[in-house]
Amino acid sequence: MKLKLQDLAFAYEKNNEVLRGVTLEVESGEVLCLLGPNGAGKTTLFKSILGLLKPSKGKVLIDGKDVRDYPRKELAHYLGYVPQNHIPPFPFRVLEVVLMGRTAHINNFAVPSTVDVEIAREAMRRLNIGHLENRNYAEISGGERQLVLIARALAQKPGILVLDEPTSNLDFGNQLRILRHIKRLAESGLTVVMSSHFPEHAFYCGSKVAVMQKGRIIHVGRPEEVITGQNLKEIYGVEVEVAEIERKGINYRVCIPSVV
Ligand SMILES: Nc1ncnc2c1ncn2[C@@H]1O[C@H](COP(=O)(O)OP(=O)(O)OP(=O)(O)O)[C@@H](O)[C@H]1O
Repeated sequence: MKLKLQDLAFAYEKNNEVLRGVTLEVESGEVLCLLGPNGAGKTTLFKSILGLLKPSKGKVLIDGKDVRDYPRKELAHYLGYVPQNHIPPFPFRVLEVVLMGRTAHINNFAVPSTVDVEIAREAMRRLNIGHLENRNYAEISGGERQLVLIARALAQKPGILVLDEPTSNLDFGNQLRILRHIKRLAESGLTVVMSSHFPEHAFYCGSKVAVMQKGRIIHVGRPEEVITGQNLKEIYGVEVEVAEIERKGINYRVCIPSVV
């Protein structure tokens, strides 16, 4: 599916725009990695993509149709969302949380079928969290909760997956596993938009990088074009060298921060 943002603007308060002139395109098979300092507007942009916030200007188009013109249930077929952190007020079991991803596929008042349960279990197995199935979602660790939310989005089987800092609570191994997973999902045809505070993540799985600063997209392009020492200094105000190293015939780019 194709996601297109056209000259998007949004303000929580009058005369204080948090998004300004945001124009971006992401195609099926691409991973757009959104970088930007704290408070730049990344979550606000994601909420606008999901139709949760109404832009004061511009449009979000999914396959050419305005996101706000889709009935909510139909939209849930197309758009999966992994929020930054989420604890529901009720003590749901982990399996129940993952099954919420199937809601759009279940008729009103019907209960999940054995097929829905199997899809939810398969999503959990893929993320190595099958053993958490009967645990109380509110009582598992932050990283485990993040994996459950990713499983919920996978169970939904959307065409477009939006992930807000999907690796923020994860240990080193799970970060790499999730990034690898995201890359594979895109290779299987999904359209992926994710935010990260780690520029190197874009080298691992991003086909495109967009940099947001004060609500504007200031750079967009391939990771190796956008993630440069000069740009990282401009975005984060720190000295970083982007080096290329070769291992077993493969070239990697790494960010080397100046910490002295
Ligand atoms: N509900 C709200 N009401 C008013 N202002 C808000 C609201 N939510 C966010 N903001 C403001 O909008 C701006 C953008 O916030 P947003 O959460 O989109 O940034 P972000 O790039 O996702 O930040 P972070 O990397 O820290 O998660 C910030 O200045 C923030 O204080």
